[in-house]
Amino acid sequence: MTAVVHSAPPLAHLPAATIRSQVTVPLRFPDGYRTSADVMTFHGLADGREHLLLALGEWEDGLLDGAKIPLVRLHSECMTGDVFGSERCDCGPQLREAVERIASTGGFLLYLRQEGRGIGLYPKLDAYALQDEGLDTYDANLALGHGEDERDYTAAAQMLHALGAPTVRLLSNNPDKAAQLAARGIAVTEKIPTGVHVSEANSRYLAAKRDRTGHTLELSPAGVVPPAKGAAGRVPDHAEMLARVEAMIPGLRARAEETEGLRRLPGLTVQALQEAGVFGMLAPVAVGGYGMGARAYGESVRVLATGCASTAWTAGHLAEHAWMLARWPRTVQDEVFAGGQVPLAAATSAPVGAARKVPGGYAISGHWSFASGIMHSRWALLAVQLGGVRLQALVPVADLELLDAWHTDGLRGTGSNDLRADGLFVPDHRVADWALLSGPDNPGSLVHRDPSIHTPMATLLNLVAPAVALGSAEYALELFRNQLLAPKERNGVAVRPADSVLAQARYARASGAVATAQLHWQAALSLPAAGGDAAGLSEGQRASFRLALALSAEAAQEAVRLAVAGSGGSVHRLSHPLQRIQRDVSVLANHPTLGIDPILEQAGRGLLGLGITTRSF
Ligand SMILES: Nc1nc2c(ncn2[C@@H]2O[C@H](COP(=O)(O)OP(=O)(O)OP(=O)(O)O)[C@@H](O)[C@H]2O)c(=O)[nH]1
Ligand SMILES: [Zn+2]
Repeated sequence: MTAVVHSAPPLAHLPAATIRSQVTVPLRFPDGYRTSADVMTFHGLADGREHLLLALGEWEDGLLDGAKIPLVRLHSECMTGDVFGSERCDCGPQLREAVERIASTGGFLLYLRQEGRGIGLYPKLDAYALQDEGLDTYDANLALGHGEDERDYTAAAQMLHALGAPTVRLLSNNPDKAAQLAARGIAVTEKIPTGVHVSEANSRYLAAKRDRTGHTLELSPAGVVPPAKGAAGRVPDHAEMLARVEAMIPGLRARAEETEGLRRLPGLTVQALQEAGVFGMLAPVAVGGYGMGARAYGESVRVLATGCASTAWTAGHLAEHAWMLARWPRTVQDEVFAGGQVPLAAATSAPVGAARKVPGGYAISGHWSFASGIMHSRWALLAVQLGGVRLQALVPVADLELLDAWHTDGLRGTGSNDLRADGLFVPDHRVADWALLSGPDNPGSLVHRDPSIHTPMATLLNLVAPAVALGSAEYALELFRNQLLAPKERNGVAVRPADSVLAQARYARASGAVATAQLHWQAALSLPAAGGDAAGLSEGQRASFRLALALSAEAAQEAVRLAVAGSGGSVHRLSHPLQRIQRDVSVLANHPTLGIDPILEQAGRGLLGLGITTRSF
């Protein structure tokens, strides 16, 4: 690579800049995300340009006295990407991501006026024209007589020094940014990669960044998002499916904190799920899925949760919704499964919107909450009421208003935001009777041969929360064990927490709770209700299924509580997975499919032969 060599000014000669002004600016992004920035300007910046520093989150709190290290991003101006949403690069999504991540931990976004990697806007557009003729992003610069990358970060270092922040955690994939800052007296204690925002239009650009300038970008080999079909392009069996999701665990763990910060799944996670065929696991084989049943599905979600609960929850629901789409009449299936892609759809039930019949379709209005997976979906399945009948309406997400409402303490990465519509027209063929779709003889069951097409919708829906709770508890126990066995130094002597009798007893109790959760889970999966054949099930059998799932989740939550209680104060750091698991599991416990009181009531009725009174139980 032909690097432009920037010789760093010797530190003593780095001219001092001073803060010129500071003003608060409330920010609102097109997707509804809001925060507030303290925007600073400077005197004495080396290149004389109008660079900005946006201080975000709780930056006055500990960041400047060295108690905490600020998260910092150097963002180079990109008018096409930042302002107009160009898909040729990843700048717009990176900027949006950076603001939210920095605001959530406290830190600084430096908006540097280095358009086009320092060559300027017109030359960048000329470089785009050359790229359309086959040159990559770096060669195009060279062909125009510029350096590959002409950016100099002296002004950035000056701004950080002026602020009194000589030590930073750097949000970037670009090794040159960290190197230049270090050469200018800014200590980079950690290099944190940004999410990978890949699209069809920017995949070549990202691949060039990875291959030519050593950016830390994990892309699939060709740099493009692969089709939704499984990596091997054939239907895996249960064991292979589990092996595929197990292989994802290290990556999910590494990205769990980032997932929370983003409040949706990172691009890399969506890509990995797609490659493993997770979204199509339940969808029938004829439409490009794997046609799997409750057991493979429940176990896969459980394994994913040993990596990241938000990912397991989102993937579990997206897989289930693709299967729900296969229950619709053929016209809709031809539309949503076109091109062999497994469609991503969010689905919401309560609170229910309203439908009104109009010529050729329905006008629907409502405000729906908890739309898990909506941030990755093209479609939404919405519950609407017409008179006394409950319907499901299939709507392109683009037609809905997306409200940024998912600000929660747990399962943050699921991005379960709200949706709103006001008199939206939905054609007749995209509206169907809920009871018909959710039952065993749904329209899709006339089209597909896969046995799971007959499984009642509620059976699979009821599996997700307990699967995630169990996988989370299993991960928590693993963390607890590692914590107890890791030697610690006390007064110059190495001791292991595990050698304390109390710790041993606590670990035994937590292991017992996980074992209880596992036993109830296995019992639920081997009950006839999990087989998917709703016809002929006794009420006692239905009751046992829901009861076993609820008791499994209850034991899982108890195991997590014990692991947290026994692991000491350090687990409450936001970077520690145990505190996240505890928050995630407590959100799960409040989900309608796990709400223990109504389950105990209905299960009791079923087991006593008094008759179950809740229809979807
Ligand atoms: N010359 C040129 N500049 C480009 C092209 N595509 C994007 N840019 C510019 O590249 C810069 C993007 O910089 P950053 O977002 O800081 O990205 P980076 O250097 O890859 O580093 P990180 O995002 O931190 O990993 C912006 O100034 C864009 O205008 C291109 O094809 N040619
Ligand atoms: Zn850009």
